[in-house]
Amino acid sequence: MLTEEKVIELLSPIQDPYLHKSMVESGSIRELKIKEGYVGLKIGLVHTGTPEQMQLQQQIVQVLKNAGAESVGLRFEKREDVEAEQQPSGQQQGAPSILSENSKTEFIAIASGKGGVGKSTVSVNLAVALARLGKKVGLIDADIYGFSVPDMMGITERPKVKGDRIFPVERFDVKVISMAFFVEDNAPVIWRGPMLGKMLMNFFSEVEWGDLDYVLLDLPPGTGDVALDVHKMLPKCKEVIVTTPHATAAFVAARAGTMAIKTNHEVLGIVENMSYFQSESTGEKEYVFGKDGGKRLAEELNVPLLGQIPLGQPEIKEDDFAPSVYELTHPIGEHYIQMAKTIIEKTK
Ligand SMILES: Nc1ncnc2c1ncn2[C@@H]1O[C@H](COP(=O)(O)OP(=O)(O)OP(=O)(O)O)[C@@H](O)[C@H]1O
Repeated sequence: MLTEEKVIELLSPIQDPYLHKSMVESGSIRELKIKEGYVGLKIGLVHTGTPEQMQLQQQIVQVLKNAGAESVGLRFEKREDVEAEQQPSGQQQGAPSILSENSKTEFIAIASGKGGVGKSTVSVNLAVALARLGKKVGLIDADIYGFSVPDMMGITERPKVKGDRIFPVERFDVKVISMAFFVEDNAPVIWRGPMLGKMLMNFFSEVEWGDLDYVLLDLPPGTGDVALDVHKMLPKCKEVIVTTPHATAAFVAARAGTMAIKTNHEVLGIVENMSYFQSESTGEKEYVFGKDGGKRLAEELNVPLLGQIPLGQPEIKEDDFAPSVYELTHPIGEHYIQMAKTIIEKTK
């Protein structure tokens, strides 16, 4: 059983990446809690959301697990009381390439008014469909409150950190980076406003994306800080809005649309998800959540309706587990291919 003294002893050889002193000596450990097999730490760093933080995180978890901790929860906060001896790596590198002016990468934010309408499912499957059509695609899971992309795609590995660069995880030919990679053991993350934007900026500047045609961003639901940060950081970012056919969902989604329009972001269109249930035996459609809410929203915002996706689950494969990715041969997989084709056409 680990004690506080033992944890401190284990952590003291680990260096604070910015102060170049032992974490313990430099006062980086802000809180330490031990409960049965769980060790929880709050760590203050001069720069957060960086590859250095990721490396440190991996080091700490490894040391504590090797010493018998069953689970480790880490929370990082920005430290203002000391100055770094080294700038975070990304800031030394100049303009990040996918954000540079001559970059051909198209950014598409997937937004929704409400949670649970299938925004992450749509983000994942649109990214996979674009890749299936031969495009080079990146996917940023920026849904900080409910990051789910790695689980949905069956990603179990973590990005590799080489030197000061983070290499995204590739799955279905899509390069994925997620907030989930920056937390341990699915611990809830408490990000304060300015940290969110910084984290997102790091996803552009410190991740080695290579040359991409599209970057899709799975935004948190609603029109909060992250959506505004994205609009500020990526002035050319286009938007896809996901809603269900339910009148209330479409009404709330309209707010996300209005914000995009106000901030001069082109709305590529509306995806109406969970539109109907189609009986396999009779082919009859049942409009379980109402009818045509997405269609009406598209008319209201004067943008195209990109697709109406029925209810249905992907086939679950034990050997290639990706619980939310529809196969190419699945009828819903085909809907996504059609939508991806429309998007390619509209962003030519
Ligand atoms: N067309 C569909 N048919 C059946 N189930 C679906 C469909 N689309 C999404 N789902 C399911 O609905 C649930 C919510 O989907 P998802 O997590 O993508 O929504 P979300 O809008 O991203 O939610 P949140 O904002 O809370 O992250 C998931 O369990 C997902 O598998």
